[in-house]
Amino acid sequence: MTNFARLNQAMGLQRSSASSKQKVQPMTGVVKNDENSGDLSLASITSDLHDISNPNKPIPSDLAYNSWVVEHPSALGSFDRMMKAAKWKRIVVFLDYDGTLSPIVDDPDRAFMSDEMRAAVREVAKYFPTAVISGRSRDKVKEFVQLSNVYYAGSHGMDIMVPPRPLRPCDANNHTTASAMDIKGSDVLFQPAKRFLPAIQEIRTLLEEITRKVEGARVEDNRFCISVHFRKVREEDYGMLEEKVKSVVGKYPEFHLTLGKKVLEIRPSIEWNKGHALEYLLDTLGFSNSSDVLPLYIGDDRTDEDAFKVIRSRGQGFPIIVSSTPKEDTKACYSLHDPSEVLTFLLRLARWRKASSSSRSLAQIWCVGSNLPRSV
Ligand SMILES: O=P(O)(O)OC[C@H]1O[C@H](O[C@H]2O[C@H](CO)[C@@H](O)[C@H](O)[C@H]2O)[C@H](O)[C@@H](O)[C@@H]1O
Repeated sequence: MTNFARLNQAMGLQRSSASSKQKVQPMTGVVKNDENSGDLSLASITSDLHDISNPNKPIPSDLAYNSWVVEHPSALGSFDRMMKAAKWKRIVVFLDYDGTLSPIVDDPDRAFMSDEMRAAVREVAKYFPTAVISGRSRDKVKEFVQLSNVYYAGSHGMDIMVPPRPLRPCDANNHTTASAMDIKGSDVLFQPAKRFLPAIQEIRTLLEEITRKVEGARVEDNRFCISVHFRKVREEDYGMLEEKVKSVVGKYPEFHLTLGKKVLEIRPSIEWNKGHALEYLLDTLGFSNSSDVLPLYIGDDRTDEDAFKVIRSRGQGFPIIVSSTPKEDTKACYSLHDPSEVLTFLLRLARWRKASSSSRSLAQIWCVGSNLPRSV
């Protein structure tokens, strides 16, 4: 099929879906029915199509996906509307790593991000405070990203490194916060699950023992949580692996098991997730009380939903899910199909800021608080 035919086919589907007249409000992203909202423009419909310049890339043509996209519009197709709402506001960018900046691959050690993606993130971080919040260990994700002008939070936000900020009186009264903080050189480490480290190491050893004979299983130490990968485990062995993992976790009442993309994750049961990490970073970077801050979060996994929820409850910002299939229960308001669309979006975001900053100095754009990222 030619690109033109593919475009026509997809446009037909998009148009019929768009006629439901559901619309996303740019600021809150809340879906509402609005008879006067008008249909999506042709421009936004065509840019909702996924990389039509690449004939090898399948256009999602199933009806389920297309109607889902109407409720979670493409952040590319909605870009102009989003940025219109962001004018004079301060965008803070949060990025997940696996499945967002890098494609999902069989071998977790080879989930490299492309040089193009690295350049795009570097460019975005020049204009906006930018943090990567990953389930990986902080060291590992930093090793993959290799950028010095972004902040890193590993272990699903349980390991955050930021430049110091003055302690506020409430910090001194908060034992958990104070004991979780540690000064490393000129940076501050925030590790709310630090006391669990000895148990985490015990669990890791046990998991390595029980998975040794399960072909394809793989244990990854993410410092404050442990992953047991089963992407390469035979289907008939999965139940047995799950039982073995559950039997280990059962011995540690302060831990629980979660399920990610072909991965079982063992985490300490503390009230801390990627959503808390987002709030902590906003606070630390000096944006906590700022009503004109728009957190923009891009992620593909269940753990990213905690951050989407926080943005929703703040009533402002852009929660964007990366997915090539409909995710009915997501709290995200916008979508991107895959990491290649994330790349396009990031480039566009940086370009937009560059263009709009020509009349204003960068300092005016996002220098609130004193904690600016180091330059590249
Ligand atoms: O929060 P994230 O940055 O998305 O990290 C979540 C998990 O990502 C990694 O696993 C996933 O990606 C692997 C590489 O593509 C893939 O092989 C695996 O099946 C996926 O689950 C990482 O290895 C995990 O430790 C992270 O928790």
